[in-house]
Amino acid sequence: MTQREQVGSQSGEQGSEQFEETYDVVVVGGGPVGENAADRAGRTGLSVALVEGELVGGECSYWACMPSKALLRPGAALAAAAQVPGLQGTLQGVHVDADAVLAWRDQVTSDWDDTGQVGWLESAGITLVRGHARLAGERLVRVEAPEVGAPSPDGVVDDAATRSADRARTRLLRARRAVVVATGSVPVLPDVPGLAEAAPWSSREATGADRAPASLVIVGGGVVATEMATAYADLGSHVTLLARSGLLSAAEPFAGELVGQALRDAGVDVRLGVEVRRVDRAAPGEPVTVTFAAREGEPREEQVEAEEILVATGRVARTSDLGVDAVGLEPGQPLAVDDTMAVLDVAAGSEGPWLFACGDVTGRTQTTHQGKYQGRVAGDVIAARFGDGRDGVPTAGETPPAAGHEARPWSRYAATADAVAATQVVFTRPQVAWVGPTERTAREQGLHVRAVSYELGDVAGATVTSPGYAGRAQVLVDVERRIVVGATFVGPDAGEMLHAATVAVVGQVPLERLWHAVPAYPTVSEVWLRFLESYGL
Ligand SMILES: Cc1cc2nc3c(=O)[nH]c(=O)nc-3n(C[C@H](O)[C@H](O)[C@H](O)COP(=O)(O)OP(=O)(O)OC[C@H]3O[C@@H](n4cnc5c(N)ncnc54)[C@H](O)[C@@H]3O)c2cc1C
Ligand SMILES: NC(=O)c1ccc[n+]([C@@H]2O[C@H](COP(=O)([O-])OP(=O)(O)OC[C@H]3O[C@@H](n4cnc5c(N)ncnc54)[C@H](O)[C@@H]3O)[C@@H](O)[C@H]2O)c1
Repeated sequence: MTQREQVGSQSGEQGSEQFEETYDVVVVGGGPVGENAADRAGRTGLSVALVEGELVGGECSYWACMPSKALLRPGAALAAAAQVPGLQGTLQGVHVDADAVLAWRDQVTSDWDDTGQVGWLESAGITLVRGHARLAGERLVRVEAPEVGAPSPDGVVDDAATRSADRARTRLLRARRAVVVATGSVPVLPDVPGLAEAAPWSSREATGADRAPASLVIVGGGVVATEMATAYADLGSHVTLLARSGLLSAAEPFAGELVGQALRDAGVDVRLGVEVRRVDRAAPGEPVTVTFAAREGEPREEQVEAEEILVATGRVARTSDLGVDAVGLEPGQPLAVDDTMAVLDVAAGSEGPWLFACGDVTGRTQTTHQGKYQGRVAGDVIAARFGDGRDGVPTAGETPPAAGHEARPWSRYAATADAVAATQVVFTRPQVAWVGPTERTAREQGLHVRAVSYELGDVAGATVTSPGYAGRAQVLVDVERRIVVGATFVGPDAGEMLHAATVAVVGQVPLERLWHAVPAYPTVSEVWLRFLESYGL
């Protein structure tokens, strides 16, 4: 494969409306997932173009994971320090300063400037195409790029030139081998009268705010709602949280209960099981009034007034303006995939599946790490199937499944962990971390499990961490196979305890062997010994 072919061939004229280029692989969406897929796909000599409509780095870098964790960290650090004996005196006067936290958040998001990420793409040999992409047929992607033109014939994008008006406005990208969709997800706005007109915050406004409102009402009881309730309470807002069920319903019930209690202790007005009926805001800048009932069907209504309202009621795959109908798929729906991340229900080309999807857009999981894992799988499948098998490239070791065949579970070409060992960490206080199914979902899947729980505060490591250390952990043991199939940790820095459990679940380590994984004394990880003892070992 020549260098020239790697950077793509082009046809078209300056001033024409359409400019056509060819790459081996076109990745749509430059979030963390698309970046990983592009990187892996390019490792065996394939030319890769990545199309991004906003900022390279995606939601995660600028309006999700990174800014939200920046907002949460100062309060967490202060709370941890405040619980350690001997420090109270020195902490007098130390408080979370909203302006300083927001400035730190700006730093973490690089002031919403993606220059650094673009530099990484360039270093990885990936061609960036800016604009909004839509599928236009088999292995064909049309990019609307009103401000941005095409790269020069040697593949170099000249920013000054690309902004000139005589450059092509539409670029047609032809993929010789594969297209990967990694367009992420968008928030859902429930159909509540007056809500849309009240200009509610989504997670974008919540993570990108330039000041903390005096009061904030949050609708939702999931991950965004609980994390942002924690962050804004830290920043000094009076927070009311309206959840239609319990909190964090994707986790074990005890996790939501512990987080709910902690939010209340932090001054958040937590209302569970409520039905939001109406939202009113007289004019921009005026307070918002939310009318709700204590439960569904309850005639008596209550009201809460706040400066801002955040809606955190879930996210859906971003496929409504992606041209998926051009390949026979339904707009607005997630792109269902097999374990090689090939999109189902799309006619295969002469070389087998050509359309792949990974990350939030698949509807499988909605976390960055799990999406990046899927991106690595998709990229490796493409690189191994279509690349030149360059020596030393990790994908060269194993052959991907033939087109139309299932991937062998746990092979590097199968995202097996999505179904059995997906992980999540919620950065509330206490943190909530889990791997695999909950007890309820495990039973629904037909697994014969026994749950073993332990109070983390009873472990010696917790005592020396801080006397107020509280939390609970639970493992799910498959009693037939005698392996751990799931685990949940709720407590300070619980996220850092998760990976040991993930290794045990993915490795399907028998309990008898786990017995020999001796946790160091006095760490909170000694809870693993307590689990095994409680199970009867
Ligand atoms: C507030 C919040 C906090 C979160 N915190 C965490 C966390 O701590 N840890 C964690 O693991 N997960 C977290 N998540 C989830 C995480 O953000 C997502 O799972 C992750 O961003 C998904 O990555 P992605 O690449 O699939 O999509 P995205 O990050 O959304 O990236 C998709 C990219 O595609 C681009 N795009 C979309 N359509 C087109 C198109 N037609 N043409 C061109 N470009 C297009 C978008 O502009 C975007 O840049 C959080 C989510 C939220 C909302
Ligand atoms: N730390 C992390 O990993 C992290 C942090 C934030 C977000 N995320 C991801 O972002 C995704 C979106 O987060 P989210 O909190 O918006 O979704 P979610 O699925 O976690 O929670 C949605 C909440 O909204 C409620 N809800 C849904 N429809 C409603 C309606 N019509 N009226 C009232 N309540 C309604 C649900 O009962 C639930 O409590 C999650 O899947 C999560 O994985 C991850």
